Amino acid sequence: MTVPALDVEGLRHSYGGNRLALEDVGFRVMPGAFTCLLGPNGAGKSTLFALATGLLRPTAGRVHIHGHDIMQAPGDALAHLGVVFQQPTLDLDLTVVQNLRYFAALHGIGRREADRRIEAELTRLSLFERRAEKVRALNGGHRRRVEIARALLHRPTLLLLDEPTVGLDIPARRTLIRHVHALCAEDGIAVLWATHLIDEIDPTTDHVVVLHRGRVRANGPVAAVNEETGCATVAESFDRLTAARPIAEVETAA
Ligand SMILES: Nc1ncnc2c1ncn2[C@@H]1O[C@H](COP(=O)(O)OP(=O)(O)OP(=O)(O)O)[C@@H](O)[C@H]1O
Repeated sequence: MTVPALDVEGLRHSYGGNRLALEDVGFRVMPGAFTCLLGPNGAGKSTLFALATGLLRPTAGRVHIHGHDIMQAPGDALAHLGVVFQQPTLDLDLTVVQNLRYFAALHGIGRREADRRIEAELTRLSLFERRAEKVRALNGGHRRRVEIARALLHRPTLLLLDEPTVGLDIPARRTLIRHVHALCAEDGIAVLWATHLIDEIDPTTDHVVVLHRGRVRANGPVAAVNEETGCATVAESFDRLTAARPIAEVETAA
């Protein structure tokens, strides 16, 4: 049986107020799947990422990364996880290669092996010729690609990206999305891509998890979700699933 790259079960999180930030959230991301975590502001996407990376401890529920529980076996789980956070975290005054070597060293990857992997990842992301430039000299799209290359150096099976296209223009967004889809298709990497931008979804290949007010409202390939909602497009499904009215009311009205 194939082990899911990410397996989230019964996840619940409270920051201490009346409302739960996440309530009984469950879904899987299988190897090679590009899954969009879709949700409006405040849906719980960042909370889910913080729980999946072990930054927060859930009130209830479990997260397994490649079969390893993030709370019980964080070292094994994190070894399979690559993360690109919403806020850029590169050192602008180091070169591209210096940033990547630094990260590789943190993961205990030897210098020669690190340089081999850096060359491979930068080539794959069409950035090898920029390797000796300071990150400050790169535009936003290229910086994001460096962050993706960095997140792949320890060869994770799951890549989490939290709204990675924020601040990028349309061509840079398209290039980034194309590169990340290629990772899924070529290497079988599983991707969870958090966004609130519907046009980032490829309806022919992608899976979606629609999160709204801390709950999963839909989960599956785009066509299956559209069939479930009775909508023609993922944009309509999303509007329907995240409508201001309670979901039961929307269903009755349909
Ligand atoms: N540190 C915190 N303390 C208290 N409440 C929080 C905290 N962080 C988030 N929340 C609340 O938890 C809920 C989920 O927030 P979260 O940031 O996870 O959503 P999001 O989908 O990432 O939103 P955005 O797209 O705006 O980043 C919201 O109601 C938010 O106000």
